[in-house]
Amino acid sequence: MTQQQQHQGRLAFIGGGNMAEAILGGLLACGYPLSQCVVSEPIQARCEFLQSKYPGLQTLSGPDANRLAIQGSKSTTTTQSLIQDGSIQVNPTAASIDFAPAEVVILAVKPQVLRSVVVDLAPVLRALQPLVISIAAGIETSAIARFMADGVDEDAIAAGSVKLPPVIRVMPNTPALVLEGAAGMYATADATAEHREVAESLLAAVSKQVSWVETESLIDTVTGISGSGPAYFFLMMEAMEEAGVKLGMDRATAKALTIQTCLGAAKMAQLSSDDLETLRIKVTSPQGTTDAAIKAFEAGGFRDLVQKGVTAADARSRTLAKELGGAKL
Ligand SMILES: O=C(O)[C@@H]1CCC=N1
Repeated sequence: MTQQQQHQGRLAFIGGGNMAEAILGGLLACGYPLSQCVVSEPIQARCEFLQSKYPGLQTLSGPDANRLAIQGSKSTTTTQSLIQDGSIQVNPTAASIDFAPAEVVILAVKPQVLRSVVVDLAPVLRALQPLVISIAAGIETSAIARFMADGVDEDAIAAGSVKLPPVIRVMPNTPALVLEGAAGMYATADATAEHREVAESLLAAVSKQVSWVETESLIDTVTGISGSGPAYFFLMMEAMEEAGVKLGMDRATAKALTIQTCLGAAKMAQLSSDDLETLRIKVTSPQGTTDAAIKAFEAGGFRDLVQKGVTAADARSRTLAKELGGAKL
């Protein structure tokens, strides 16, 4: 998506951890206006870090911070008194604490606290109807909807007299930190084409690959492939580095050769019209060195092991959904 098409509305990050920082940093690098972003983050030191990295960024901390980040705030006496009584701590170097309500809310808190955070925000989310984007692993959109419906009669929601905001669930990955992310996205039926475009433009700022899935359970599989995937490649690289060291190479050289090989292989796979198997076969001369290595990997059940790993992550994502999104609040 081009920069012209990029959504530039008010954006509230609920949680200012690594993934929020990656998305925020990518958006700012793409020209997203800093003044349109606010980050609510309970750890004051983390706020200070974000403020020093992105001078002028408005961060909010304290018991009322999440609500204010979404609802917006004016430099009114009420806001001043909230600041004075410690209900919010603001970035003192930001231009002002005047900001409009959020059009998009990015839920970037740990899955374990998502329920209490959303239940707490339910009235303001229902009143303002922002697009809600969740990047929490393993929490289903139906659970988020239930959290947002907290305190409301189910019949009122079924009858349409109380509306819940649209939710888009995203599974990004940590290479977003270096603008090389891969993200899977799922939109509920009440998300419009425009909502999808907005979410996609935000994620595309830090992800080279953004894939929509049509059934939500495939987000668990996205988690198994690209969400957790960077760790699989790090593990493979650790093992290759170690193998080099055991064969007498110094660690720094083994590491550098391993990393560039990983990067080069990924780039070839991306740029080539060959499929992955053909690319592998092209490196593998009959009875040659690669052949010897691949035979050793296959004999050790490499493919089966990878299948088991991806399946375990996929299954854990589904279990998390049951543990953290359960019916009872
Ligand atoms: O390990 C986790 O739970 C998260 C989800 C995907 C990557 N990290």
